[in-house]
Amino acid sequence: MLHDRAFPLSELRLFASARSAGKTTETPYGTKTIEAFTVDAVAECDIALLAVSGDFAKEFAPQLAARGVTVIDNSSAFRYDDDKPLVIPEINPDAVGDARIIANPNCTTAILAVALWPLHKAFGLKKVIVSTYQAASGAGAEGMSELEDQARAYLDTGKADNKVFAHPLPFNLIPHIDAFQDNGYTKEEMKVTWESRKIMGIPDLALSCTAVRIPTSRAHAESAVIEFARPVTPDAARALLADAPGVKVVDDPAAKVYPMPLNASGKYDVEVGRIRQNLVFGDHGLELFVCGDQLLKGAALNAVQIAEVVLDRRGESLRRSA
Ligand SMILES: NC(=O)C1=CN([C@@H]2O[C@H](COP(=O)(O)OP(=O)(O)OC[C@H]3O[C@@H](n4cnc5c(N)ncnc54)[C@H](OP(=O)(O)O)[C@@H]3O)[C@@H](O)[C@H]2O)C=CC1
Ligand SMILES: N[C@@H](CC(=O)OP(=O)(O)O)C(=O)O
Repeated sequence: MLHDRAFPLSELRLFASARSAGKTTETPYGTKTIEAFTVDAVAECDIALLAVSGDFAKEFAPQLAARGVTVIDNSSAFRYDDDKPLVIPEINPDAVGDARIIANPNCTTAILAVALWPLHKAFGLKKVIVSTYQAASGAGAEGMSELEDQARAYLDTGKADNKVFAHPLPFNLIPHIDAFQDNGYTKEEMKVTWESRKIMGIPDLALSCTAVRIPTSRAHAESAVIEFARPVTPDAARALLADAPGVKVVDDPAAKVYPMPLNASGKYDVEVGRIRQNLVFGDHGLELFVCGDQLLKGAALNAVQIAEVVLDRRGESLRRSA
């Protein structure tokens, strides 16, 4: 992705745990040997894209920041800290400021918010009710492997085991992602509420989410019912979304064209379709369906876009390696 977007890096270095150190991987910048993560080694870099656990980020991101590295962190460790920006570049790029630790949002939040934002600016979000259809990739490489292995096992034997997910995922769906909270929602569901409010700057946004894991590989889909402060029409919404960055309108139901994981996987843009006047909220209500690649806009793409904002703000090229 860095290469595809012509990110102006002078050197790419890849770090992982000691388990992976010494392995090689092919990249558009040549064959790269994976290095074991150490603060000293990463402190030689200008920008670090961290995608490890929240505990890891809490321990090491501040140490790297203190050594002058700009850290863009994929975990949830810093997202709710008042002094740390939580950024979707299409929405709040200025929040980056001169922060040394910048949080990348939850995947479900990023995919939804990029579609909600242009509508919010025009019509004012009042209430949002979301149901999600989330891919195995949200549980990392292990989750993707478990889905593939257990789908094969299920077809061969009629049985599927589970280790990563709370139940077998093939030919099933699981309305349980992350830990249950005292209010009956899961943490994944509350993240969509908390993070949407912070990123879009709407502290009192009423947003309720039901998050469901389904047996797809890497694209999250979401159905959103929205009440606006001002009247809205599907045509006006379609026209706004057609011009919005990061979004592609895929909405021709008569031709069986709508957002689907099959098409949204591997794409940078979040697909939006099934745009219609919502029957409950009438002329103030819309209903839409979004689908975006969890590994791209839901994670790595957004992180790289944040890095691009960091460079833009500095108005200078990288001083060391990225
Ligand atoms: N923003 C978002 O929407 C998303 C965020 N995430 C978050 O990103 C993070 C990573 O998730 P994901 O990519 O799915 O996880 P994976 O399990 O697929 O990858 C984890 C990576 O971390 C490395 N790692 C683990 N422990 C260490 C260590 N002690 N030192 C150095 N490297 C280590 C692993 O290295 P090795 O290969 O050697 O084991 C591996 O490369 C999590 O915090 C997750 O919650 C994930 C998806 C979306
Ligand atoms: N929880 C998301 C992926 C993820 O890791 O989210 P977060 O970065 O908020 O922990 C999912 O399972 O689909």
